[in-house]
Amino acid sequence: METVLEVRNLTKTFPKRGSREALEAVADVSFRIEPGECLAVIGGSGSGKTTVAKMITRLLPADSGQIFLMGEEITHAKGKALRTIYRKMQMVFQTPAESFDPRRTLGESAAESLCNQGIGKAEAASRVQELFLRCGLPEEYLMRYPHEVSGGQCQRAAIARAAVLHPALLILDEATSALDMTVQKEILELLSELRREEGMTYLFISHDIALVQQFCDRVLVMDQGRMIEEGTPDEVIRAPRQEYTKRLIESIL
Ligand SMILES: Nc1ncnc2c1ncn2[C@@H]1O[C@H](COP(=O)(O)OP(=O)(O)OP(=O)(O)O)[C@@H](O)[C@H]1O
Repeated sequence: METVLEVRNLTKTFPKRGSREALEAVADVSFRIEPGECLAVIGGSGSGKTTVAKMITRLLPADSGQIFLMGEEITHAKGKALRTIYRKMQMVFQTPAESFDPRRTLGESAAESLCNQGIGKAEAASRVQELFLRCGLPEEYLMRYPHEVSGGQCQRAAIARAAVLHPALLILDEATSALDMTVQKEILELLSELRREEGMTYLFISHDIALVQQFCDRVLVMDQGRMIEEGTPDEVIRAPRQEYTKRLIESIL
């Protein structure tokens, strides 16, 4: 089966305020994600995890390097090509309320992405309703506005909105970090179910190594924009090869 995502030598620098030097937020990062896999990216605050995700989803242009989704290069994709890409790749952020339009109901927002893909209104509505139900949101939630639901319910709606497109890849950037432990557990169960049933592939960005150990097959560790370690969560937790990883794990566990 085809590799879902391949990232080659990705680099991003930002200008540093009040300095002539540039900040190397992501430096020469390469990795692959195979079908059905859940790959975690962990690292301390500011290590470059979100910048990697933003380059993959084309929210930020890469300075150099290449990104391939299902074998197709998407590094410089724009406009119409991007719309096709978002059918195959979706992202869920830490604060879902901000990613929903406050003037539209959750159901309308979720159906919009389907309608943008050329699916008729009635079919879009019925697919959204089914996905909401599977994500633990009964029909009445379709009519609610983002401010009328809890953080956990909003995150379920964000996952439903992403999953309704049947993307090959779902990027989760600290998607459960803002939720309390019980809700976090429920959301992870939902994601595991979608993985089993839909064969979904995940890029899971987190600073929570215990969560990564439960949920992911492989983990990459980032420090100062570089990938410094890779392995199964057990390998990395039990025998970190880099001093930084060791400290990171000690500080989290
Ligand atoms: N738009 C930007 N302009 C300037 N610097 C930025 C910008 N976005 C990110 N950075 C810097 O790039 C570095 C990497 O940031 P990034 O958000 O990718 O880290 P992260 O690992 O996701 O951190 P966190 O876990 O705190 O979210 C940081 O030093 C950050 O301050």
